[in-house]
Amino acid sequence: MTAIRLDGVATAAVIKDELKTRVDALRECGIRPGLATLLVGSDPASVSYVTGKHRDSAEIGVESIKVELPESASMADVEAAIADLNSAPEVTGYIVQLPLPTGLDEHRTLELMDPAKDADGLHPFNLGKLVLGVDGEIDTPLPCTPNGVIELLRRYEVPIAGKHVTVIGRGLTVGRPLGLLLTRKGIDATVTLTHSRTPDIAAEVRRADIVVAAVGVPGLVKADWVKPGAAVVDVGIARVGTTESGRAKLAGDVAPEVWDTAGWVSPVPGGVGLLTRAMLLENVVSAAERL
Ligand SMILES: Nc1nc(=O)c2c([nH]1)NC[C@@H]1CN(c3ccc(C(=O)N[C@@H](CCC(=O)O)C(=O)O)cc3)C=[N+]21
Repeated sequence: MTAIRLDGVATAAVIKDELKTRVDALRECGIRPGLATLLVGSDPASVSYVTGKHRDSAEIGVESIKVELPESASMADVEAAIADLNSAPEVTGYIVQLPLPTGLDEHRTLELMDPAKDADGLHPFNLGKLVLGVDGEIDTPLPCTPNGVIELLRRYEVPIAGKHVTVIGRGLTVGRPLGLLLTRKGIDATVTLTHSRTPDIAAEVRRADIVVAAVGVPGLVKADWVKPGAAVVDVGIARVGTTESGRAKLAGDVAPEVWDTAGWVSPVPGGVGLLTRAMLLENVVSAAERL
């Protein structure tokens, strides 16, 4: 193990400390930030993520509100729940946990949210602001996982400007918005966005100074794909069994041998997932500061 560990637990703790100070200041002004989660169905991974989000909120003094609908909920049920969240004054930000059960329209759901309360940064208006905001800071929420990836790299002083980043995965929550963020002025990376139809992903990864893997295939990224000294950020998270204590055993996209080649690696668990949650709270606190 030669690589430096990009420690999500420690980094998220520092960020949450900073956020707590901002929440305290808001409370002084009589503003109480509140995060709601809308969970449809009971997929175990989704339940676990949502639980983590409520735990983090409590740690920094953000109220949290849990809304749950059964697996059998109709689109009309989901739309009604969103209308309620849009008008609830105690909810200053919220998320609709994805993926929704099959048959429910995720894009329509995101469109119905109040963009000012969009804690995930996935509303089309906010994604549009991200596309338009080439020049740097924008006053709309950013997608949490991409923002978390950049925050983790920055806090470990991994050089990004002028570097070549290869992203594996083009999904809505990670790959697509991450390419937009990394190429903004001030961040200034050059990005190769690869996906399942890319002919030779290994070759694209080999030229990268920074690799971000967001696929969900355990061990996909092999040691001989990685340029020596590169930073490897593992966003993949797959459930690969249960531990002796009955908890889910998690595996990322990065093979363990990569730690011998890379300069930095983020682990799973204990890496980007925690930053995703911290950036969610960052969006909630920033939205409350704009009230
Ligand atoms: N609307 C929406 N927003 C999301 O941000 C969103 C989503 N839907 N759907 C699913 C993905 C996935 N995601 C994770 C969040 C936390 C961890 C996390 O905390 N991981 C811990 C372990 C968690 C565990 O033990 O299961 C870790 O990596 O150490 C992981 C993954 C957010 N997502």
